[in-house]
Amino acid sequence: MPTVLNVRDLHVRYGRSVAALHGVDLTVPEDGVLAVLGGNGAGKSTLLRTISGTLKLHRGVVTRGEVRLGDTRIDRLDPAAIVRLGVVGVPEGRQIFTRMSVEENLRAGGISASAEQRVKARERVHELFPVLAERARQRAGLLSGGEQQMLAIGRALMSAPRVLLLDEPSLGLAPKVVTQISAIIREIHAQGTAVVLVEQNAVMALSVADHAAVLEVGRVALAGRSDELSRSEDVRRLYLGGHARSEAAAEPRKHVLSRWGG
Ligand SMILES: Nc1ncnc2c1ncn2[C@@H]1O[C@H](COP(=O)(O)OP(=O)(O)OP(=O)(O)O)[C@@H](O)[C@H]1O
Repeated sequence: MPTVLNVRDLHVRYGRSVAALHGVDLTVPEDGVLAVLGGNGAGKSTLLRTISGTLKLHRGVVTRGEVRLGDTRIDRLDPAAIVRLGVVGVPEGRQIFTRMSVEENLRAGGISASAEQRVKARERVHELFPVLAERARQRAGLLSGGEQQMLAIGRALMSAPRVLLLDEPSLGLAPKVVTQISAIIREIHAQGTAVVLVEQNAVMALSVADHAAVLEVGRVALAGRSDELSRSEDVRRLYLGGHARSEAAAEPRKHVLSRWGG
């Protein structure tokens, strides 16, 4: 399977006392969706910060391991250089420019792209999110929560990324809107952009993603294909709020799940 992003043996600390990641291995398939699940404090945001180069802003450091985009090592690059290489994040809480118009927000996302890329990217964004074309001149702060999430994703797409990092896109949204966002993530992936989807909403994430990894206290506890993980007793009990079906529980774990790279 061709891969676009590789995280190898990643160790991250905040200051002396907090070891947030201890030896994380992950592979993001080219034009696939990888979901990263885990409870509070598992290290999901730390992983995204490391990939996007924003870890330093949070006083975090990589103490071991590496992140590669293709052959290029990116874990020592600054955030702007990583965006230029095609890895773009949509942070938790969206962080759109609420006083600027929808169109101005999109334009800000396309600053590092060429004029030709920007035209294509705007067309793509307007096709994916017709509401952003309809509301182009409206102040972004007046959009609903779901529309603001769409704007945040649209803004990230304006730089025509190879990899899109989404931090909890379903947070605080109504189920109907979550379904819409899920369909759009599938479509973005179908158009050839790899997606890393960090979520506490495991039901949504596993329905959207091809592969998934579960982080637990800074380590990858489980990883595999999403359909297999959805059937795993541990995942169902801990993250899907249910119990495994008896036949799934009876299967030997190694057939259902594989440790990443193991
Ligand atoms: N800036 C920081 N300084 C110190 N410790 C931090 C910092 N950010 C995160 N941590 C700690 O690192 C660990 C991993 O946190 P992280 O935010 O990556 O987890 P998370 O899975 O994203 O959780 P959540 O879903 O609650 O955001 C936690 O123990 C957290 O308290």
